[in-house]
Amino acid sequence: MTITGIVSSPITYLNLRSHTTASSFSFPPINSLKLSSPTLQSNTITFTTTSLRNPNSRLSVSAISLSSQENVSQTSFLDRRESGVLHFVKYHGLGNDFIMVNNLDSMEPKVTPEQAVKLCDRNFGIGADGVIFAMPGWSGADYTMRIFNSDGSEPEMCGNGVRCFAKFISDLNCLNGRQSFTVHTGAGLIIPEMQHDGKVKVDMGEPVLKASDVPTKIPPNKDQSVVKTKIEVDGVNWNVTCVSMGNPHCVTFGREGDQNLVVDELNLAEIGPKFEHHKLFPARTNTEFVQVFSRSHLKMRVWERGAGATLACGTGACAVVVAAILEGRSERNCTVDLPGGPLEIEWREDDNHVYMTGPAELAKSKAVPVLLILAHAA
Ligand SMILES: N[C@H](CCC[C@H](N)C(=O)O)C(=O)O
Repeated sequence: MTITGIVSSPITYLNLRSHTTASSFSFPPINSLKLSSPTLQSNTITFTTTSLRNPNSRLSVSAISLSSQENVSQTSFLDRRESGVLHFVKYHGLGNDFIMVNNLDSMEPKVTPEQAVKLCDRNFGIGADGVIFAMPGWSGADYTMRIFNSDGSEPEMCGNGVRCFAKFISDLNCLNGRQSFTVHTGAGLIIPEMQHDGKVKVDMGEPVLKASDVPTKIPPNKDQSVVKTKIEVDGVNWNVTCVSMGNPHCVTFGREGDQNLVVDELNLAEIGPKFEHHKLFPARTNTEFVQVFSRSHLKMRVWERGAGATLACGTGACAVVVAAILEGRSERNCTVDLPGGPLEIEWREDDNHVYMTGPAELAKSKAVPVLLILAHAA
């Protein structure tokens, strides 16, 4: 089957989408779609593939220029001469979505932070909350996970992301018959375990409560933690508890005097950045706004560092349950409702580890896995 597309040149990045007139739709798995290297003749690009036999299938090609060929640096991933393609797929955990890069052949990310910003752009790129790299294991771990936020910053850890990472590794048939494996991250060793119901349970390690390690400059209590402490944000006093899950979190159950915060009434776009960039958080912060339904059922919204308002935040949900327990508001096992859906969180007393259980799925937002061919122009 030959696929041709009229594209504007110079092109450096193509978005191949599959459409079909058939009602039921199945797209071959990414790695089974054997595409020839693209050829570019004037402004027509041609691929051939033998993988698509469905006569109703057709592939459309659209070009999104990340940068003109002239100014692409000689070392950039756009210039890789091996097969001329770099494959991405998108996964999400409760709508917190990530471009997953199979980086298992190198400890060097194949996408720079600047390129991650463009790829994450929901208007001109693929659209995602971040880019996650599956890399070879380091210091005895099975794998290494690195992540760039959609603003290009690199956080230490990502809870929804590590569940997507686990699903991605499983889909790459790299589990080798195991249900769990170890992942080296900026937050230390993280252990995801595939569940029989398709969900992923993750040992997220121990929460960090020491103010200087969160980090926060909020004056700590005698035990060096920040629990239900008043801070002023843009002229309003909020009571906050600060927790690190490898990345910093500022958790609030409301303003001074609030009985029970109604999180759906908050204007996150207005208040979120004021917490994120507050001088009391030297590494910026993720901020979780929490409503208590019961001692085992919480609801949260989140303004993420480097990504803004997202549909879910796994490390944030873990930090919320830790903060709720420290403030005497909940039990150790909680359901946390996020805009994208619920997560089950447990802060276990015997090992002091936090466990998170939730889904991880191949993004259906494109109806098919978005296969991004990074073709170098002729
Ligand atoms: N934006 C976060 C990283 C992603 C965390 C979130 N998506 C999660 O699921 O934990 C930060 O800069 O710390």
